[in-house]
Amino acid sequence: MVLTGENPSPPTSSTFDLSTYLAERKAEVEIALDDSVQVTYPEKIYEAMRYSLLATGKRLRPILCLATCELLGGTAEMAMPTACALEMIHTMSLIHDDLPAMDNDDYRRGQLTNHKVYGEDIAILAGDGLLSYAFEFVATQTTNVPPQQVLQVIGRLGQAVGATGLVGGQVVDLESEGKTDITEERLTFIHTHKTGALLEACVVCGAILAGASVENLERLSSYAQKIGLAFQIVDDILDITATQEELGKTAGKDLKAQKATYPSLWGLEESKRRATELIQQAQAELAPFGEAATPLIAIAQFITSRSH
Ligand code: DMA
Ligand SMILES: C=C(C)CCOP(=O)(O)OP(=O)(O)O
Ligand SMILES: [Mg+2]
Ligand SMILES: [Mg+2]
Repeated sequence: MVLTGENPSPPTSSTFDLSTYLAERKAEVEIALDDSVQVTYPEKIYEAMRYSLLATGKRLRPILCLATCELLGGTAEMAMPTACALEMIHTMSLIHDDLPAMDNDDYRRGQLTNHKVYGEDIAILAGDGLLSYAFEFVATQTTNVPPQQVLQVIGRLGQAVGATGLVGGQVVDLESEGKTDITEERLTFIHTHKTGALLEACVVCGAILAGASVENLERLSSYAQKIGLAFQIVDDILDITATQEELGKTAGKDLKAQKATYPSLWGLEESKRRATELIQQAQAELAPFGEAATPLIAIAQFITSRSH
């Protein structure tokens, strides 16, 4: 039996509406993000950081962190600095991923990419600024959480974004471009690292902040690994099936750049089937939490049903 801790008004599947939940949470996160970075001298760098951080995003990563912390009896207030830090790290990864030296993209989040507006030099620095600030923000802004848990979160974030996680995945993604002999194992390495590691950290950090037991941490990690892999499979499917307007970024880029993707290995239908299967497995992991896991179960569903 896994104990979830106290939650003052646990959502129930009969009263829960995912789109209302996501819209409310997104609004809450965006207020905190807007407050987190103030423009001061040298203005250009803060403006460049805010340009990408505050552009329209789904805010899925911060929402996962808040929802997990609450599932285990923590509060949104305890998790908000980490939630914002996760969005700062994610935004850094997008700014750098879009650079000419990497995926060379002109559009992101429905607007021109950072380097198209501020130049490559400032875009690199805006990513660096967001990445460093993310760690500073967790360390200085987290309240009502024992310091040992904050320290664990900082370590976990570093692991997720560095060579052991996102950076490592991006390296293998770039190395695999144009290759026709990519194995499933290599493709899964790319996805679980470049995308899955940060998504897993969102859930794990939310859990750590709430003081999760080892058993709950393992269960939630497993949920997060599955949704992380499904997220990238769906991202690669949408690159083929969705429009630029829907995505807020150029569609069809993976094929052009000869990226290693699940659809390129298995085709669209099999990729969709695998993503759906992963989401079902992720949801099944949460069964011991009962009704309290309703938001995380619904968020998992959203990952396959999303249109952008
Ligand atoms: C895009 O993430 C990046 C990856 C790892 C595929 P996203 O769809 O969550 O972007 P956004 O934050 O703009 O919604
Ligand atoms: C994973 C990271 C770090 C950035 C985005 O990855 P992709 O290159 O696969 O996705 P899009 O640019 O299509 O969002
Ligand atoms: Mg990329
Ligand atoms: Mg890209």
